[in-house]
Amino acid sequence: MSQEFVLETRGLTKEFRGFTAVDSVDLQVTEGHIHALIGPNGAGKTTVFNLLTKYLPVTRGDILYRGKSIVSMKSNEIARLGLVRSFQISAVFPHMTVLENVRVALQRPMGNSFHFWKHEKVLNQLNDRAMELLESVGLGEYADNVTVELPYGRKRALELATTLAMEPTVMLLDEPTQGMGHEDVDRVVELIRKAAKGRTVLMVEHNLSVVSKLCDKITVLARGAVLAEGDYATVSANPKVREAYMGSEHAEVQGAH
Ligand SMILES: Nc1ncnc2c1ncn2[C@@H]1O[C@H](COP(=O)(O)OP(=O)(O)OP(=O)(O)O)[C@@H](O)[C@H]1O
Repeated sequence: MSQEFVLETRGLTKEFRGFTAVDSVDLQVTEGHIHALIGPNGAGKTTVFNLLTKYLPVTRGDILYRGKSIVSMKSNEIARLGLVRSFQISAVFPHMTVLENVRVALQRPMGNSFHFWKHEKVLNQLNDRAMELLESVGLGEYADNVTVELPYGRKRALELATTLAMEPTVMLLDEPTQGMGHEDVDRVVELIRKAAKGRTVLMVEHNLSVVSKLCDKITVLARGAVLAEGDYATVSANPKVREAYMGSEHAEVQGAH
């Protein structure tokens, strides 16, 4: 039965010195879906991501990838399986060019990322693939720019390109539109839609308009536990969700942050 889910958690729990940040979460991510994890501040979304990628050890419960437990695997082993978290901006080398950053990401699966400066010729062979990835996120013309000089929205697009370089089967996106203006948000929504073709995406996202446009399924977390689940219409009509977001049963979920 679990085979239809590419990623699943069972009773996933994280306690920080007696405080339960993630409380018996059963998450079921269907292959090919764009699945959102939403919830008010402090609901446990980031902690769930950290558990899935083993940035944090699990207190209790299981994590399954294609039906097999990965709960005792290390972060790099999980990434090699194809469960890849988008690199945070801080993980991108700011003084390298945009193209160089993607080339470094392409080197990661080969396990020699720290020798990139020694192999200029080898790296040049990766240029074509790196350019392809940059074109796919609309950064082709920025290839030779120094990364630090990119506008914020473009940096997030670069983050997506470096994530795609890892050839993820399941891509974990942590607030991909955070801090963006409307124009960038619309562009990133299109990029995610494109990048999601042929893969599964699990994303933490505060912008509910983004969630409504992109996601097949939404899991709402509140105080570490699953509060509601379903498509956008179902979840946004749920009084418990409205209450958790706005502190009032009558408040609109749409537009909440
Ligand atoms: N390392 C830690 N030690 C102690 N408590 C933690 C730790 N990490 C998270 N928490 C607590 O766990 C709870 C869930 O935090 P988490 O960051 O996962 O929420 P979130 O839903 O991602 O919130 P936000 O939307 O604000 O990013 C919070 O109460 C937080 O203070």
